[in-house]
Amino acid sequence: MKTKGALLRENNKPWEIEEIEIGDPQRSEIKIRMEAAGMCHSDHHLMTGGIPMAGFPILGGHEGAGVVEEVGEGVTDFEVGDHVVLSFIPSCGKCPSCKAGLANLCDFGAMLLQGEAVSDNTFRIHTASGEPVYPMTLLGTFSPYMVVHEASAVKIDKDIPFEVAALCGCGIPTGYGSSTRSGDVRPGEDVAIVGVGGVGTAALQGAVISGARNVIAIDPVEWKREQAMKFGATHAFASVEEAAMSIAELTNGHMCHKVIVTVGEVHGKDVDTWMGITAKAGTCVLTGMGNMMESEVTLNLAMLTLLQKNLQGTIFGGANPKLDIPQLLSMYRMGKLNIEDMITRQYRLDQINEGYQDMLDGRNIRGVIRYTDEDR
Ligand SMILES: NC(=O)c1ccc[n+]([C@@H]2O[C@H](COP(=O)([O-])OP(=O)(O)OC[C@H]3O[C@@H](n4cnc5c(N)ncnc54)[C@H](O)[C@@H]3O)[C@@H](O)[C@H]2O)c1
Ligand SMILES: [Zn+2]
Ligand SMILES: [Zn+2]
Repeated sequence: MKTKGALLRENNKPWEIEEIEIGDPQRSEIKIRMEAAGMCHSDHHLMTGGIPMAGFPILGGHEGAGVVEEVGEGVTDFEVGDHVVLSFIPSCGKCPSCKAGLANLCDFGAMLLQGEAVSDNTFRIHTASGEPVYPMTLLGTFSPYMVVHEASAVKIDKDIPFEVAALCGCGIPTGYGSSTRSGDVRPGEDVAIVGVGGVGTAALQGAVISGARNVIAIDPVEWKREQAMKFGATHAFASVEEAAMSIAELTNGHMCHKVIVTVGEVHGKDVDTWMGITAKAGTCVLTGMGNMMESEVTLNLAMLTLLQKNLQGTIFGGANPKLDIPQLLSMYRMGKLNIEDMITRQYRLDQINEGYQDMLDGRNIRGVIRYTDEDR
């Protein structure tokens, strides 16, 4: 079928809305009519080349929600009409990583930036002139229709608003899991969240729900700090330098048991600064990304070894898509997880560049593309 998509033709050029051709679902695949897609910072890394894909053009978007429109051969877990979240991490349930309880490291994820369908290693999406299109993380949610492997989809209840569900494809589980799984925040601990955008606000909620004592939000944007206080932060500062003295006072010099770093553009040389506000034997969780090809982490050896600090990288917050996404949505329904207030603005597909500019200008916690008939 012919539809539209937001494509990148080269790095550092705006998103372009182009006609694309989407193939029929093959074995183990499903076709989705998209309703909403979240605008995560990682797609901006695609644009700058910080996250490299195997080729151009790239169809962006790696979190979203929609309705199953068609199922391919051999699909047993989904039927037409099901509501689904599209998870940027596929989980097959069968590979050694999935069996080991590390579904966020599912072996299907090894193909994540290749652009080819994991089902048969061919391209499901083409441009109008027939070139293959590389979809972000086996998805490409910046198009009103998609064909994906069933491992990338998670069935959800039909009463959940699509724009809320969309954020559960990446931002919510990544942030919440960065605190609760990768960071393993315990009751009474002191936690700093560095960067309170989409992922950071979910991390902040994870720390609050886990019973942290002090939840310290650090972000240079004043409006983000005000929002963080509404989401349950106990303190907010513009920079680590500004926060360090107060953190020392609040914690009798021990600093934070957990530091969750979700800044938009991570530079490896800054890691020591974040390790500096991490307590002895504490853990600094690195969720934010930067130029994945060039940035190297600098660490002070004495701080790491003599103070027994931990540096923990994380993908998808260590969360398990098929288990955690429905659970997070039940927490939303119970009023325990505030996803609605994280959606600052909604856009049409052709407003995508405006949406990303708003993110870079610090005007959004999360922007969401809400598809209408006009976009299809
Ligand atoms: N590891 C993963 O699995 C994973 C998943 C999703 C997103 N990410 C990454 O997480 C990062 C955040 O994504 P997002 O969508 O929340 O982005 P975002 O732009 O919404 O949020 C980033 C926040 O960091 C703040 N910030 C910038 N520089 C800072 C600094 N020096 N100190 C403190 N705060 C600073 C910004 O003001 C903003 O509020 C991105 O790098 C993204 O690619 C990683
Ligand atoms: Zn993301
Ligand atoms: Zn797997």
